[in-house]
Amino acid sequence: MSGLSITGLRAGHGRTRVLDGVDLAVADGALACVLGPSGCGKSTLLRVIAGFHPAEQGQVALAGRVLDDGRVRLPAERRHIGYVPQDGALFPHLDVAGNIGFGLPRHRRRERVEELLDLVGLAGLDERHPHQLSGGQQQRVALARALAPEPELLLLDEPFAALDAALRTEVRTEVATTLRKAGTTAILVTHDQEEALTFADVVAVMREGRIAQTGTPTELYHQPADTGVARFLGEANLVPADIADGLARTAFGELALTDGSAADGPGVVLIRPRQIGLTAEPGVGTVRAEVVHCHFRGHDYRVEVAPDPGHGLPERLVAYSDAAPPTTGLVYLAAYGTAHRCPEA
Ligand SMILES: Nc1ncnc2c1ncn2[C@@H]1O[C@H](COP(=O)(O)OP(=O)(O)OP(=O)(O)O)[C@@H](O)[C@H]1O
Repeated sequence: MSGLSITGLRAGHGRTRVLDGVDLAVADGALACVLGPSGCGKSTLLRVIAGFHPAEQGQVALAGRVLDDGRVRLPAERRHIGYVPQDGALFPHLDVAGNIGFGLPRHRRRERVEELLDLVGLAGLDERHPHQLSGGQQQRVALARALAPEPELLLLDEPFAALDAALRTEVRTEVATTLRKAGTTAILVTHDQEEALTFADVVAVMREGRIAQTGTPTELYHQPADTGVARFLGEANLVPADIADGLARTAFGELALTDGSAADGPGVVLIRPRQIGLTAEPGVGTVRAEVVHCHFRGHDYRVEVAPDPGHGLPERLVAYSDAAPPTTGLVYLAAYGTAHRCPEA
């Protein structure tokens, strides 16, 4: 089997169990992301894959080769895995070419360094030292250095965390493009949901030492496995509903379900803020609400509302609206699109 395959992985620090049965498969050439709150064990997972930390149980295999099964461990230097740490960790005394070429055989060093400088868009900067580069350029050198020996798998441990917001988006996009061009299988870990959704082909949400759900960014956002994943992926309106015949009967009327075969009965459905519309006048299936907060965010307004009691709705709902809400502070809410049934986490 190609790609990375992790089954039933358990690992920890001393008596503390951090990874408690992690299952994860990353296809050859895919960009994957492990998303989870701080301290959930993301770095520990990467360190086990890289060979810096032992597995206690379970198995980690790459391209069909067992790397660690709790008994047999392949040393890190024989795994063909690249690692980009959070701070890039460049060698300060070496220039860019020296950093990228470090560890490459002498006869192909020069050619490979040039190739990589082109790939990461730093041609001409080979003689600069790390302190003469911006944070984004340093991260690109760290990426080039990790890619230089042509690893079978690249691990990225929150490599964009130290960059400011604008640079982070730019470098992240460039890195994703570079990895796709090189056809490298990669795993990025982050606690930033926007980063995960924009970077990866497949996202694994980690919670309490396990993977709660794996899927494409759109699957995770619109069809989360439970209310915990729903909230972690972005703002979520979780609305009570009666499920029957593939429809959710809510305070907003009937909405089609993402999964038409969902079991009948009472439940909770997810309605994302973009699925809630605000109008000044009542209509069919609208719910009256009071505007509690309204923030202009450039591309839209984030509007927090308190719906009238008596509908069984949560005290607060959130809508993202292209237009500002009416100045009266009273709005009528309508819900659009499909609702997703979400079991409690
Ligand atoms: N060397 C260590 N010794 C003991 N406990 C550790 C060690 N390293 C990490 N831990 C603990 O293991 C747990 C998981 O840490 P880990 O660094 O893997 O989490 P993380 O999800 O990567 O967090 P962050 O996003 O903050 O980097 C945490 O509770 C942490 O305190």
